[in-house]
Amino acid sequence: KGEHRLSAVLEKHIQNHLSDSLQLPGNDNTWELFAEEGEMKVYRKELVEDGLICDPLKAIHSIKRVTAREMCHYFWDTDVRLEWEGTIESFRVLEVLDERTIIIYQTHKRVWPSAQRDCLYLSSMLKIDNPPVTDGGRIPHDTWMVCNFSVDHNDANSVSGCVRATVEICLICQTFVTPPGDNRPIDRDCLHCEIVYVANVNPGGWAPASVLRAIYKREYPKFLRRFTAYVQTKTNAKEIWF
Ligand SMILES: O=S(=O)(CCO)c1ccc(-c2ccc(C3CCCC3)c([C@H]3C[C@H]3c3ccccn3)c2)cc1
Repeated sequence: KGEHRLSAVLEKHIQNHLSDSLQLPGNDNTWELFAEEGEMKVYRKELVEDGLICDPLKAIHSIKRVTAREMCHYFWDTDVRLEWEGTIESFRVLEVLDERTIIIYQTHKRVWPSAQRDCLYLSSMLKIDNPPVTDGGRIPHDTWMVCNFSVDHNDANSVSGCVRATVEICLICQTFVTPPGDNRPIDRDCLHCEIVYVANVNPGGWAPASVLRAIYKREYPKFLRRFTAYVQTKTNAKEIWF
């Protein structure tokens, strides 16, 4: 695993997510369930910082027939980003820090009446070696994570007129395998992946609370639905990638 100039700060973000993002929101009453579709449950908290809506979001979901590595790979890999991400207008990889850590500048489609937003963040994908066992005590086959958090960068000649939003986002995925029994090979019907997606987005500048909350209420469930379906379709005919 490559060491780079941001390894230490990345490690801090990873440790924070491993300690708090894996706490399932159903267990405490601080999270409000605001969307539910089948296995997908989306929670939020109301948080205003300096008058800006920074509502933390946490979603849990169980996706059949895919592995944690496949989910994280398609979430992290910028080659397929525009195939599932519906809210970004453009993006550019500014720097490659190692084979699984990059820095991205992206602009989001403008949401009337607020100004257009852009984001500049580090995106890293990694395997968690000693996986934290979620409650229920079931042992995952393996655990993968993608961590996206805002950083500074000189080369981000930002699109004029954009307000810089800051993000702290993490996707943690765990693969569970139900052996088919009597020595049959494992196939995709024996797999499912349990994910926790946390997103802390600071819009970076004023926007009407009602508009932002409406965006989040619409966009997060849509993103989770669209992205998970995308990975199931993309991997369906492929060899299982643990
Ligand atoms: O999971 S990721 O890392 C995937 C890589 O793209 C991620 C997700 C979401 C954002 C983000 C950043 C800024 C905003 C702004 C726009 C107006 C004020 C807030 C929004 C708003 C557009 C909403 C939204 C919500 C959910 C999903 C996508 N879009 C979302 C960034 C990165």
